[in-house]
Amino acid sequence: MNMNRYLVRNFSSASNLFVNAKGKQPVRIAVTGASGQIGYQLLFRIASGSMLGPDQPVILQCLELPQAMNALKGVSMELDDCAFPLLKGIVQTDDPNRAFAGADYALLVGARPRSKGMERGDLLKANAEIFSVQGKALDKNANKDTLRVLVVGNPANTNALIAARNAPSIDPKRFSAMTRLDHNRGLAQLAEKTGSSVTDIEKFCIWGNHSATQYPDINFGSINGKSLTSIINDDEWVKKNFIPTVQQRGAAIIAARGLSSAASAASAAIDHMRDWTYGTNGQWTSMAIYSEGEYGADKGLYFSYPVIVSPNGKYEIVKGLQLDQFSKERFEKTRAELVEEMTAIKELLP
Ligand SMILES: NC(=O)c1ccc[n+]([C@@H]2O[C@H](COP(=O)([O-])OP(=O)(O)OC[C@H]3O[C@@H](n4cnc5c(N)ncnc54)[C@H](O)[C@@H]3O)[C@@H](O)[C@H]2O)c1
Ligand SMILES: O=C(O)C[C@H](O)C(=O)O
Repeated sequence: MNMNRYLVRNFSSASNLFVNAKGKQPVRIAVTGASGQIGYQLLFRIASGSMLGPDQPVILQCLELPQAMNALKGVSMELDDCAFPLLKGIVQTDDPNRAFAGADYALLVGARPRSKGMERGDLLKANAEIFSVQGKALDKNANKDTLRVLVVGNPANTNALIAARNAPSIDPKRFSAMTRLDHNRGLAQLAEKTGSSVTDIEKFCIWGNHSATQYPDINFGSINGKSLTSIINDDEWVKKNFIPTVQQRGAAIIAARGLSSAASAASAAIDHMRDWTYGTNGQWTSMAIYSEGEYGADKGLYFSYPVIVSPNGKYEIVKGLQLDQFSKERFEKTRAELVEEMTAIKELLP
């Protein structure tokens, strides 16, 4: 195992080392849907330093619906009771303008989750309004020089598009949608299949939409320099088992739990923001980001690509990959779905 990478990625190994916490200014982290299932996992991990490290103080700016303000008060009381050394303030509000005031980070989680039997398409219109309002509020209030936005609420890619389009004075590259959970799900399946550790698997990625059309691609993957396809050597498993398992994992969790994934989603959001801030140590990860048309996705879509993040927090799409015929077909399917989603809400785009 690459120990350097392990240390960079596992802040909890230094969780008792708050030695530098006095040196840095707090950053402002807005979290919407703060008292929901994911919010309840996320806030505590952010406040403990899992996201930005043991020397970065944070102020949590929590947004909820008016009817959930009492629940948010309870969550805030629990945050107080943890006596987190890094937590320098908690804002509780139902006003997006307050929640996003001076925000350096915004995790847009609040949305209606998909319930059993409900299609993601049904969620499009219900959620589009929320993300128009929040895009406008970000545009007016956030810290445009530092802001990083992660949309978790579904349909995440299209919600990111709506939020970004409603924030014309913010660089669209500061918005992203979460496919890190899909990426992590893929790593876990591959580690199990190959009897390796998740940290041994390199150059795996998710293309496209955070939905059942996403394409988890192992064709460039390797373990200790040996190609994943040759290690697995089972094309049928890849096509009939691995890809559908990753694509359908969200639905499988809903079927099993009666609720959508929450702890794993919060964990992926932490991974996404941490890596976007501190870099991926040369490794690939997956982020749904503003497309300039790379690999033939339509310019302006929020499309999941393999990316490498440099230590200064700049992400770059991995370039020059040759997709085979099967991959091209999968790519096209998820691209077409994202175009369809965009078309369905186009009257809401400014
Ligand atoms: N991208 C991913 O990988 C991924 C993974 C899991 C879940 N999700 C999505 O994340 C979202 C949240 O899931 P959850 O399980 O936490 O749901 P939840 O219903 O438990 O919590 C959502 C919270 O958002 C709040 N909310 C709703 N509208 C809001 C608004 N306009 N402003 C502020 N708060 C608002 C609700 O009051 C609620 O407390 C869902 O859309 C779910 O489908 C995405
Ligand atoms: O699939 C869903 O609707 C929930 C979530 O996006 C997930 O991937 O777990």
